[in-house]
Amino acid sequence: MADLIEGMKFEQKHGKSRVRVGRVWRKEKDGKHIFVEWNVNISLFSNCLSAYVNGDNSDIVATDTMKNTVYAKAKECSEVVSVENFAIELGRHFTSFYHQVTTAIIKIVEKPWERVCIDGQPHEHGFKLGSERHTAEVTVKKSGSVLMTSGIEGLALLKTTMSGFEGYIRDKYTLLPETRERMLATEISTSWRYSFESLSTVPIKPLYFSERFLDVKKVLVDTFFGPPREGVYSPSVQSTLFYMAKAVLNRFPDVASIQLRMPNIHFLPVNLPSKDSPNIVKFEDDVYLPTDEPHGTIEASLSRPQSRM
Ligand SMILES: O=c1[nH]c(=O)c2[nH]c(=O)[nH]c2[nH]1
Repeated sequence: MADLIEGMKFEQKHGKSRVRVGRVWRKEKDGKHIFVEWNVNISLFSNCLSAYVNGDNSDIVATDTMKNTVYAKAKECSEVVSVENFAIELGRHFTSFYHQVTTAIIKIVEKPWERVCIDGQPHEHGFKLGSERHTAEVTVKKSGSVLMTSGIEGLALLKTTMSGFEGYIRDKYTLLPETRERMLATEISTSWRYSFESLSTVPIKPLYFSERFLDVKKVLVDTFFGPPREGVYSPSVQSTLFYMAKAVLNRFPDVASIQLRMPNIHFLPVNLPSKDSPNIVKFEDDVYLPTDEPHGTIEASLSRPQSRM
């Protein structure tokens, strides 16, 4: 995608960021409304070199046009659509409608609006904001080849036991006591790449990717916690991360790779010494000081042998 200009390499792309759109689908049958809110980022690789070097804009897709296209395509979706399929639709449009555009990268973050329940009953048109966000990134080429990833941002998980950290390198700077009993808290960011490589092989079932998103999230959460009564022991964030990644690849054949970022958010034991014993507060796995920073950063990716990350 690089051009040679006066013996120098030149690469460019342009797009529109943070295009926010809300979409309601009103179901005639059961009166239920479905609502999504998306934040869309568009990036186009296109042959518009003349704009840069000659001031000639005749090959430019205006970023304002890109923004308007988001609203037009949202309007065109007469049925509920997954965030992944909406990204594909935009990518397909930009690469097929404009001869100048060779590749479109569409990133979308969905805001976690959830249907409320009133007196145990799902509300027809009432929503509240949840926590973790669903993300999608789709790259579409003019040839019809695709790269698809989905992800989760801000999935905060915590368990009050069944976690420890022992046996690590000790040197003169090491003060951390070894333990088999600690709190484990994290805020997971993850993205997984699907193995579909062309538009023609992407599943056509509506909401396929919305269901996959929920299934992957469930496998990640279940693996983090283990069974409800006994849980599962975590010897480190690293080990838990690896088992979570492995569980996803084992369970979903169409996931080619997964990346996980799991900060280790520390809850520090509280001990308040007293001049006269006993201490005002003696830590007995009960009172903690929650912290945001500093925190550990643990990240890794796991891929099937033949896959690109
Ligand atoms: O699970 C952990 N992994 C680490 O790498 C680490 N380092 C640390 O100080 N505490 C922890 N905990």
